[in-house]
Amino acid sequence: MSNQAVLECRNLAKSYSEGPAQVQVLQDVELLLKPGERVAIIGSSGSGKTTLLNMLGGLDTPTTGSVWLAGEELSALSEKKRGLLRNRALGFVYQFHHLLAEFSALENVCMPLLMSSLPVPEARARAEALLTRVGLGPRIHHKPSELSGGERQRVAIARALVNQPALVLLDEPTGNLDRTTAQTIQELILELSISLGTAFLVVTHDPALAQQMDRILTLEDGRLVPVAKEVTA
Ligand SMILES: Nc1ncnc2c1ncn2[C@@H]1O[C@H](COP(=O)(O)OP(=O)(O)OP(=O)(O)O)[C@@H](O)[C@H]1O
Repeated sequence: MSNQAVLECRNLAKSYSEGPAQVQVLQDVELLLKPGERVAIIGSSGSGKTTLLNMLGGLDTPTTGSVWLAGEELSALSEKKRGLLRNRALGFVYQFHHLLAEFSALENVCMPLLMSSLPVPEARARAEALLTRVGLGPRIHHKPSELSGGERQRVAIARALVNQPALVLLDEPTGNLDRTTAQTIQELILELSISLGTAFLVVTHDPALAQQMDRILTLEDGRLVPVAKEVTA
């Protein structure tokens, strides 16, 4: 793979068996993400966006083709090593925040650090700094049920960034938010990716969020195709 890439996939395909038939969801998918690059993946419902994101994040296995994350080919690693690499190099943000209900915002953000060798006081300090950075300084001890939808998504973003990953994968991060909250989350994503130098790969139905990214790709007939960005006056 290219030594410049945080993520690369070549010749990726995924099919599912449905009785005797094979359903080809993805084919010949090629992608290269450079450090700090922001890319949106759009496409109609059922076109395979989540399937692709899951394979790029090592959560699912392609039928054929290879994925390299931070220089390591995922299929060449044991399950344990793949898990460690995911924890070190990747952050995930989903449409629904997936925070643990019984833990505070601070504890939720600290969670990925439990697998790292960082001493607990440093882990807490780092999580607290990140929560302050996403605008939640006064709410770090609140549980998810005591936070608004937008605040929960801020916690999820802080959790995705706490290990200082090279890449964050986001699946419909604004899909469950009202227009105004979606816009503030969109601005936060952009601001963090610029200031931290983290690459972001975001699957979205939101044209405004897609337009904020450096590149837009769409899934058509299982293949990734570049989309021209709108030129703003
Ligand atoms: N485990 C599975 N077994 C069989 N088919 C599957 C499986 N997972 C996904 N599919 C099929 O693959 C296709 C792509 O699904 P996927 O969820 O990736 O689409 P998507 O583009 O993310 O859709 P949406 O925008 O609605 O979330 C769909 O037709 C879906 O039914």
